Amino acid sequence: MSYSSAAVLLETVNFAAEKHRNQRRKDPGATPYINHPIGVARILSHEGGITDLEVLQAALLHDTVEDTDTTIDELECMFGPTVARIVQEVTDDKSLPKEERKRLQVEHAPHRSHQAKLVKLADKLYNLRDLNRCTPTGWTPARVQEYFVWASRVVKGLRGTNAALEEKLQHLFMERGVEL
Ligand SMILES: Nc1nc2c(ncn2[C@@H]2O[C@H](COP(=O)(O)OP(=O)(O)O)[C@@H](OP(=O)(O)OP(=O)(O)O)[C@H]2O)c(=O)[nH]1
Ligand SMILES: [Mn+2]
Repeated sequence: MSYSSAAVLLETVNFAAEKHRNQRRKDPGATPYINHPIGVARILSHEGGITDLEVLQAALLHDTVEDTDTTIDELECMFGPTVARIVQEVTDDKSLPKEERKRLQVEHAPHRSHQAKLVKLADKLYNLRDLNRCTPTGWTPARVQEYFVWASRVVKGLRGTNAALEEKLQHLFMERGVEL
């Protein structure tokens, strides 16, 4: 028996919501963390025109392994090898120092699969818009600007993946005076 796409997406968003249930964003309003993965999936569907179900599922799950007790094996078992592989590709190794993790994102971006690049583009677009909306608690204006500069280096390695998303990112970088 197979499930409808709607049923699969609901199963996926429910799994992500349970995993992120105790997490909040870093904004002063402490927004529930799940707003972020839902927003990333919505950017892909609504703004990127993406209909690939496994990409939308990976977007919903993209921070579960990095930020919760979820394992890649668990995702493979629940959602299959393709979704698990995309999430694996966009997961930073949290055992590494932060600077190294940030450097590796820039280095690895061009070598990611098309599906993983889509999730990365939407993740960056969401986070940059979030930074324009409000500043995370404790972040200085300089740290916000540094995030834009670093994100532009990652996005540079993701080019040629989705014109609509890349145009919107380009506009955000331009507003900050950051060259892509
Ligand atoms: N803009 C913003 N980001 C927030 C907020 N709350 C949590 N975050 C998360 O913080 C991460 C960016 O903050 P950093 O200090 O650079 O990274 P770190 O959490 O890994 O140390 C993003 O992780 P990520 O999604 O894994 O992406 P990435 O930046 O690692 O690529 C983002 O989702 C918020 O209120 N605003
Ligand atoms: Mn994210």
